Amino acid sequence: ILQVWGSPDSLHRLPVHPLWQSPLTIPGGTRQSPINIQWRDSVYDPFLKPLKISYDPTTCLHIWNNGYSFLVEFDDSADRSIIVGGPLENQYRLKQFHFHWGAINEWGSEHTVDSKFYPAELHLVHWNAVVYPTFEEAVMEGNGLAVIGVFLKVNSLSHHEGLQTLVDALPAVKHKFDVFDPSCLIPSCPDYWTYAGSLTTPPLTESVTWIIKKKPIEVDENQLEAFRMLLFTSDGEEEKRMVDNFRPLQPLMNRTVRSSFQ
Ligand SMILES: NS(=O)(=O)c1ccc(S(=O)(=O)c2ccccc2)s1
Ligand SMILES: [Zn+2]
Repeated sequence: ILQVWGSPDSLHRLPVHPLWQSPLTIPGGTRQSPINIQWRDSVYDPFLKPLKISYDPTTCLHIWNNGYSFLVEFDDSADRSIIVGGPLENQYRLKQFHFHWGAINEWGSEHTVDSKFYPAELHLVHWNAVVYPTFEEAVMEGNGLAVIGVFLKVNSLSHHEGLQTLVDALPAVKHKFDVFDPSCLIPSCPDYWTYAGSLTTPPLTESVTWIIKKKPIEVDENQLEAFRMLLFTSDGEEEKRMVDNFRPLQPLMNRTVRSSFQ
């Protein structure tokens, strides 16, 4: 059943968040993100390998609010939490994960599928430590980063246990974790789309191999509401709720989205 997301008028009320009002297109950019993934235009590539994910939960450091989103950072000083395979030539080290979400469930994801928004999207950010000595250098190179994108879907009957650990930490935000295994946030279904893109926040560098999981994870309304309680602003400033922290869709230009599934 084609789930229609968002009545037309609610989509017309799509926010243009001040964060993005400035012309944040990269002059001469040819591989910007996010994009709409038109399912029927994606090309099945039988040579794509399964993505192999091996995370060590003890590499988890802390959760914090960086003014764009909240992120959980990992110790990336060794090859302890890595991904390999999929469209990737090398193995990539997990650096951090974060989310993008909307003020209401009609929108919030950065990527769309057949022009449909999800209420939120998780990004797990990895860098190519095989080829580049530092993360900062990898950020500037075409094969420097690999980001796994996972859509979040609201289902009031499905409370996501793993996500709740993060939600419980949000009020404190500056929160130390003992262990957290982010693979619990990734759907077991192996199907994904992949394309060459960019960071979706400054510096917007065209250094990301995007791996977008086809299946969303399901979370309950209260868990998403907890995201919307966060603030863009710091103490003493006039409070601005942290919502709609997603970049507008970018032109596909001369790119093909490949799928790992038929
Ligand atoms: N939304 S996204 O996944 O595309 C993304 C934006 C920024 C990053 S970063 O943390 O790698 C980073 C990179 C350079 C400077 C600061 C942070 S990842
Ligand atoms: Zn992101």
